Order: sequence, then structure tokens, then C-alpha cells
Amino acid sequence: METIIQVNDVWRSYDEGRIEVLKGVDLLVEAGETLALVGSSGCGKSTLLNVIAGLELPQEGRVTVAGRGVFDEVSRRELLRHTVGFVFQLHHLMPGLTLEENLLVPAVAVGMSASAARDRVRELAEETGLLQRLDRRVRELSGGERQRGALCRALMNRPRVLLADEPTGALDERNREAVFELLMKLVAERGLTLVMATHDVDLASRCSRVVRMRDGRVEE
Ligand SMILES: Nc1ncnc2c1ncn2[C@@H]1O[C@H](COP(=O)(O)OP(=O)(O)OP(=O)(O)O)[C@@H](O)[C@H]1O
Repeated sequence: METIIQVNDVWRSYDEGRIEVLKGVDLLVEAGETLALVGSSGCGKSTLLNVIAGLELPQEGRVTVAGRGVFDEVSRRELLRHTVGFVFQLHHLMPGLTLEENLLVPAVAVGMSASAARDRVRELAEETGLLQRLDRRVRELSGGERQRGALCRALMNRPRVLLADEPTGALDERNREAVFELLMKLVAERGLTLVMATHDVDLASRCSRVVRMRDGRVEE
């Protein structure tokens, strides 16, 4: 077994220490696990995901993803370009660009050739049922389509780890189920490691492992 994510004694606070969120978090995630992160609103699930992705730095402690420490600008940028894909609750696609243009952004960032990038976009769009939507502006897409588009974007550069922050939280029940099933299928087919923050007990129970955040730490 390979431990792909290691979080050791991580501390993160805001407002000059007045808001303490992560208070010595330890978490080991094995490659191929699908892990649900649950806990009450405001307990720090998003903060922990952001710290693992290198989107935020902890004040203390250490994060390692796929054998590499996440600490400075360079390691954080490399991590997001090559190793980790991130899906947010609200897609975070650029509304005025077409879906295809949005999906090309991460490919351009890693210097993929234009033809390889377009092939990759079509491959992912086909898998997610979005082929007919590629030339639509994101603002013209439905909520479910946007979220499927966000999944494609996260997978563009073939990450090993997918981090998802309430990926279906903004969707109605029917779309929630469809997007979650698609997410799990894409993860399983690629053997990815998934860490997903969720409030939804049903979705959490369909992951291989559930950890709860409480009082700034995690418990199984
Ligand atoms: N940039 C920030 N500045 C100040 N406080 C912040 C910041 N980001 C998060 N917080 C606070 O940190 C705490 C944890 O927030 P976080 O978003 O990680 O919780 P969460 O468990 O993901 O919540 P939810 O389930 O509601 O999304 C909250 O009290 C939040 O208000």
C-alpha cells in the first residue's frame, strides 16, 4: 500500500489566531481510497482540503502528497498542475468562456500541445456526456452540466488525487445522484484517490472510508 496523502500535526487559524480551525490534524490516505470528510458546518472541511491542495498554507505541520512536500510556491503550483484535481461546490468555471475554452486552461498551463489538449477535452466530454455542449458558454449550461464540466477540468491533466468540496452540494436531488455516480465512476476507472467533503450521509456511506472532523481534528 502507498500512502499518497500525509497530513501531520497541521494547524491553521484565521484572523491572527483568533479563529482556530485546524488544531493538530493528522490524516493518512492510502492510494485508491475514496474518503468522505464529514462534520458540522464550519468545522474546517474546506480548510483541510485547501491545505492538502496547497491552496492555503498551514501555520504549522506538514503535508505530503504523492511523496512531495507541499510548502512553497513552486511545490504548490506543481501539485495543482500535475498531481491534484480540485472540484468546488460551485464549479468555478469562467462563465463567459465556452466549456471547451475552460477545459483547455489547465492543459495550456502544463504546456500540452494544442491538438493533444483538444483530443483530451473531447475524450473527457464524451465520457461525461458533454460533447454537444463544448462550444456553449458556461453561463448557458445547466447546473448539472457545469458541475460535470468542473469534473472534466479537474481531470484534464490526469491527476492521481481528486479533492472535492461538496461537489454536489449545489444541485437538486436528481442531478446530485447523477453527478455523484459519474464522479465515482471516473475515480474508479482511473484508480484515483478521492477525498470529498460532504454533508450528505448517504454519499459519505458510499465511499470506502469516512472520517469526521471535530474540534479541529479528525477521527475515524
Ligand atoms: N479566509 C478566512 N478568514 C477567516 N475565517 C475563515 C476563512 N476561511 C474559513 N474561515 C472560518 O474557518 C472555519 C472553517 O471553515 P471551513 O469552510 O473550512 O468549514 P467547513 O467545515 O468546510 O464548513 P461548511 O460545511 O459550512 O462548508 C469557519 O468558522 C470559517 O468561518
